[in-house]
Amino acid sequence: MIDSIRHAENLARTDIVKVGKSLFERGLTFGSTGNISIRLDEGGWLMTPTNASLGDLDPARLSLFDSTGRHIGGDAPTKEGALHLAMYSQRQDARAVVHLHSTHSVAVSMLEGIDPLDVLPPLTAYYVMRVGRLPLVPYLPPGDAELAKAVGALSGAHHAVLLANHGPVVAGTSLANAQYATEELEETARLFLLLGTRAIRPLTSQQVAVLRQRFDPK
Ligand SMILES: O=C(O)[C@@H](O)C(=O)COP(=O)(O)O
Ligand SMILES: [Zn+2]
Repeated sequence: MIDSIRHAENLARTDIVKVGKSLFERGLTFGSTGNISIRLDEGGWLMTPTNASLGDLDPARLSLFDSTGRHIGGDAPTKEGALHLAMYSQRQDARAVVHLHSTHSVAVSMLEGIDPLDVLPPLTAYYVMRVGRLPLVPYLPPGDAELAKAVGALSGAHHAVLLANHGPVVAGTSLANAQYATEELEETARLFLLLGTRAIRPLTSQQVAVLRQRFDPK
């Protein structure tokens, strides 16, 4: 029993390191920005340490939390630990949360005149399938308890949110799903900026409704 718990935790450690490296090496976050967490099947969480590069994580030094949200092992956790926990508290099916400083998503988060209830238009089916509606969280400093609260308040209805002048936070039913949704968000933000002032023909609300019926974007 204990062996299988340890085995599951070790797999989660390996997954975080692998995904962090992949995201970092493809330029989806920079320096020591971004953080990743996984909810462990047996209770508790693993999170990336604060000030660590996602490109160079040490599986043995990941921050370990118990099921009450207390830091019990590894390096000092990401300053966004409370934000991750706020998202999990509202989404029982969430197994992972990814936060990045992906450039195009951050750029969109600073645009004047975007709809704070749904930042990006439904440009492609895959965006609707993976991300869905994306609300903007008003700017608050990184690590601020109020930022965690604001994210928690939106998380029941949204698995993906965009922090103003900061970056995306995405929960998934697996780390792979959270990763894919974050990547899709970034590519859609890039497309949106690429289209610029051209007249856009996004999917119609009827087309979006069909996708929402068929695919649950989590
Ligand atoms: O933007 C920030 O400072 C954090 O949200 C972040 O991305 C990296 O912080 P740590 O995870 O505490 O290194
Ligand atoms: Zn950040």
